[in-house]
Amino acid sequence: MRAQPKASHYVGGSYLESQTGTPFDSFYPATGEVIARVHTADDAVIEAAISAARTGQEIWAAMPPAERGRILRKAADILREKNRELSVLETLDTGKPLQETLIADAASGADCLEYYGGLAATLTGEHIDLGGSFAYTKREPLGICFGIGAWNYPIQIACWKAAPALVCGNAMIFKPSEVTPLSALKFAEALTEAGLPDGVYNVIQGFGDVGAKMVAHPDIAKVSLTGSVPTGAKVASLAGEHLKKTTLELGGKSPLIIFDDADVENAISAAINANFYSTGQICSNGTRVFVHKAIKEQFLSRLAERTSSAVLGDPLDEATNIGPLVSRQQFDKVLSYMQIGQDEGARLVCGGGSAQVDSFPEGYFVQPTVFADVRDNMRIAREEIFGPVLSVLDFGDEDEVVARANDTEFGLAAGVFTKDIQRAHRVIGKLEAGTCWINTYNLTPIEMPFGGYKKSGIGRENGHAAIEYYSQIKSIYVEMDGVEAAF
Ligand SMILES: NC(=O)C1=CN([C@@H]2O[C@H](COP(=O)(O)OP(=O)(O)OC[C@H]3O[C@@H](n4cnc5c(N)ncnc54)[C@H](O)[C@@H]3O)[C@@H](O)[C@H]2O)C=CC1
Repeated sequence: MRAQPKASHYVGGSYLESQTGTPFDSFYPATGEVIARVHTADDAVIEAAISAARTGQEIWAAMPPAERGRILRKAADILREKNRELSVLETLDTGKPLQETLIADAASGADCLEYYGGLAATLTGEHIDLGGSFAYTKREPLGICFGIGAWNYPIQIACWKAAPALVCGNAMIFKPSEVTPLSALKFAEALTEAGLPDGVYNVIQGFGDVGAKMVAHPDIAKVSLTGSVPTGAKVASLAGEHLKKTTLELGGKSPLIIFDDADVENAISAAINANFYSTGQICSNGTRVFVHKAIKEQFLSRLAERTSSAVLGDPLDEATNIGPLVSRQQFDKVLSYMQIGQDEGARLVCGGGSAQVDSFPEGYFVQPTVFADVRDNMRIAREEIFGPVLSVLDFGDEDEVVARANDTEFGLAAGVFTKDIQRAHRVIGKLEAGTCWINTYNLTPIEMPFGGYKKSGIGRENGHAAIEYYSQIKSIYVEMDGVEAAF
């Protein structure tokens, strides 16, 4: 098997195999070929990970923050040195084209480790003058954090959770998605190579039941999930029962609003990035593209022309723009939405079904698809598809489009295209979304907090904001005088 890891789990600084875990396979989505077989974590693996994390966390939290930062920055360097190898692995596990994984996956993980590595020595408390007596605060770790990953950006998600958790002095146990179990193990290896004490970062495999067991485990202080809204609700409810701190990065149905004064060519580029990158499997995608009536037909014909030049094909060929969907299940789901859109009466501008790619007859390829004349109440405009399906809705008035853009249970992201600077800020100010773009879309630099309003999430990843979700403040009052008592 092309990508078989040394063992299923990574615990206490080395690989570990479960004795009784259930085996499951990882597939290359372009061919359906099994590339690795791993086992779910059994109770012995879970307890070994908890015990290793407990020991590792004590050592790690006692290290000077600057030293912790150096280790994270070293891990960033290792990810960069191994970027090609990691990108090929990510392409095999996800089907995303190498063209993308070379720049957006381990590379984004390295940026994240470098960013938090740089912050390490700056995470201080404050001094509070009480007039003689005083108080000070310390920022302390939470303990053992449990990360749960989705399948669309496996190593990136692993790094986005680990870097802020670790810089605050926590240990982490990470469970990748069962669909993409491989790259988190390589990330764990890189951390060990960088000098991370054993047990500070552990990877265990499994499905939702392993996730739920960990969420309820008394030694887990915090849970951070990237996944769908239904899973988020389950994790939040279980975490709530056990009063665990929780960060949730969930799904979306985000609006991208294009006014008639926009630079149309740039707006089309943004709409492409907002819908077809990673074969549409991105949580922040701007899948409801509101285009002003005055430019709608011009926008659609040029969008269709540019979409027809997309190269679908071998994900390992760097000329390929669009790879297969991640799994048969996702393939069936996306095809069903392409049919639903047509049944609901949306106008199919291009695409609309599966795609045949030479040499990959078994691959989960679908055509990048554009629907026009989409109405707000259609399912393709309300439900997260997680595939390359772009819906164009037209509008004429600013207040109207803002109200329609906000008419969703989600609130992950939003974008506005206009040359009118006041309108841009006015509209963004009214949009109910946690991550917004003006005159671009889907750029997520580590410096910028990322997360959702409404049902799209709780908490933030990245930026200084993430520190708040992986640390706790201890306040200490220091008495400089005597103690008065009533009797
Ligand atoms: N907001 C964000 O940052 C992002 C959100 N996503 C969202 O992720 C979804 C796609 O990813 P999927 O892997 O299909 O999501 P999913 O919700 O099916 O699974 C996510 C993870 O949760 C685990 N899980 C499932 N049930 C669980 C339970 N009861 N307790 C604990 N863990 C459980 C799974 O094993 C997996 O590791 C989309 O909805 C997408 O929008 C994806 C990427 C980024």
